[in-house]
Amino acid sequence: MKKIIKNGTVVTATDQYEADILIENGKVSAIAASLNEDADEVIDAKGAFLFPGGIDPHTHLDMPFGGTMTADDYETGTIAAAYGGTTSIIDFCLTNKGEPLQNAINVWHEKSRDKAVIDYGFHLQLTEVTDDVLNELPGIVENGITSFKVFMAYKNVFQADDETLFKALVTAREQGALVMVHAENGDVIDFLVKDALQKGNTDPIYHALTRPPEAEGEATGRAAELTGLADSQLYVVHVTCQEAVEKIAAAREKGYRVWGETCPQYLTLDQSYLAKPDFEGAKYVWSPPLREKHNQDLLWKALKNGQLQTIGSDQCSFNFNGQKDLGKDDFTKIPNGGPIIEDRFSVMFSEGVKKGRISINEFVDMVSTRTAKLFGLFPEKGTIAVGSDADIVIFDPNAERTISASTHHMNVDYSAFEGMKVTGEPISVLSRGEFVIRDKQFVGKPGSGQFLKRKRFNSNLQLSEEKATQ
Ligand SMILES: NC(=O)NCCC(=O)O
Ligand SMILES: [Zn+2]
Ligand SMILES: [Zn+2]
Repeated sequence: MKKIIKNGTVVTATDQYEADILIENGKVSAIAASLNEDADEVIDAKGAFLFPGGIDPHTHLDMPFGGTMTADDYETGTIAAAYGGTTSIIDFCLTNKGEPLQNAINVWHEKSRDKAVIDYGFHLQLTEVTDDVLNELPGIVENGITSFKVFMAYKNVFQADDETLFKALVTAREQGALVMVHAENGDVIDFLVKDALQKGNTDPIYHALTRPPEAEGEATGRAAELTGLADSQLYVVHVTCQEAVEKIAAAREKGYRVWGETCPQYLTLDQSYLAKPDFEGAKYVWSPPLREKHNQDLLWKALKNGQLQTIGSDQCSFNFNGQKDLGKDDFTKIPNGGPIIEDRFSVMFSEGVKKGRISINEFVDMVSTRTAKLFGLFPEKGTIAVGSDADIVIFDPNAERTISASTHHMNVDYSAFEGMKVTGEPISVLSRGEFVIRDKQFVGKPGSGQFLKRKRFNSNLQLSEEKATQ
């Protein structure tokens, strides 16, 4: 089956040019100014950008959290992702202390196998690094799970201690994996939370006030120093504030292999949202929390100057009615997280490229290419090149629309970006050469997404900003 996409403008992390793309057997097989050979289908993309499919490095689908389950599973979550221009996700596989890691991985394969409509990989959560864990990890890395996640917060739930983090870093260096951290000081937060509750401070805003930016900065700096000590590699998820960016920048200055991700919500929403009346602030409860507005500018600049590298959605959706309201009388019971998977790509294009904060090539780098490089997917994913997977977004850069829960495809009863006007919209989305979204309609098939057996971490695969500073 041959397809040709004609007359579009191909945009990668480094180039922008008009070309036709030939797709054969799910791969890009030729790119040329004009392709006139026979094809089963010719798609006219005049006026559209052709982007490599978005890669979302940070999702939680079908995940138990805060006494409930995320509202989106692998079917609804990946359909929404595809509508939004994302063709690969890497989801967090939660593990249980004392149980074989493989059991948890099997559970995640069960959740995803017959449901995903785009390709997906797993990061593996580590809460302990025992001899059993050490024995199991080489086989797991060999099977394509090449990143480990350590939570430095959520005391008595997910939180791991520094010994575990350090052992994870050492093992990651030996095995060729990348350690990811949720960097907040969970012990300090636990103290502040207990103090707030004791004083009767139960509203959603206290979620933000008990998780100060200093607690994120401290944990980020600690993780970065341990990375240097272990001569390992670290990826800090959902960076929100100056205190954390400074620690990442300082570590990188010292030559440590440390990278940082932020999310669209931290670039566009702020702490005041948690103070909305009638408990509406609960919709905006993330950990780390939304920060004071001045951090937004700082995060955009950190993306622009290469102190932060990637954009994750941190998709972790809970309905306002029936889930977020578990915390009506106690903010600690509000399930943490929000629905972002569908809007990550468009919000970054609209708020970033259209508003002149980042270039169109930097946009591609942040939403796709760098993630592919860091997480062992490049060059099959993360670019449009001969030989790469035909994961392609046909994108109208001038379409205008307003984000709303009434039109989104996530299985959740609110949108964190309700009422936000965005410019630019995916029209059609192909995953390995097959349409998943065609003319804004879902035409994919649950179960068509493939598990991504990722390559080991490769520190020689430099990211664009690192080349630029050589
Ligand atoms: N971020 C958040 O609030 N929920 C998802 C879990 C996590 O990433 O910490
Ligand atoms: Zn987290
Ligand atoms: Zn997360």
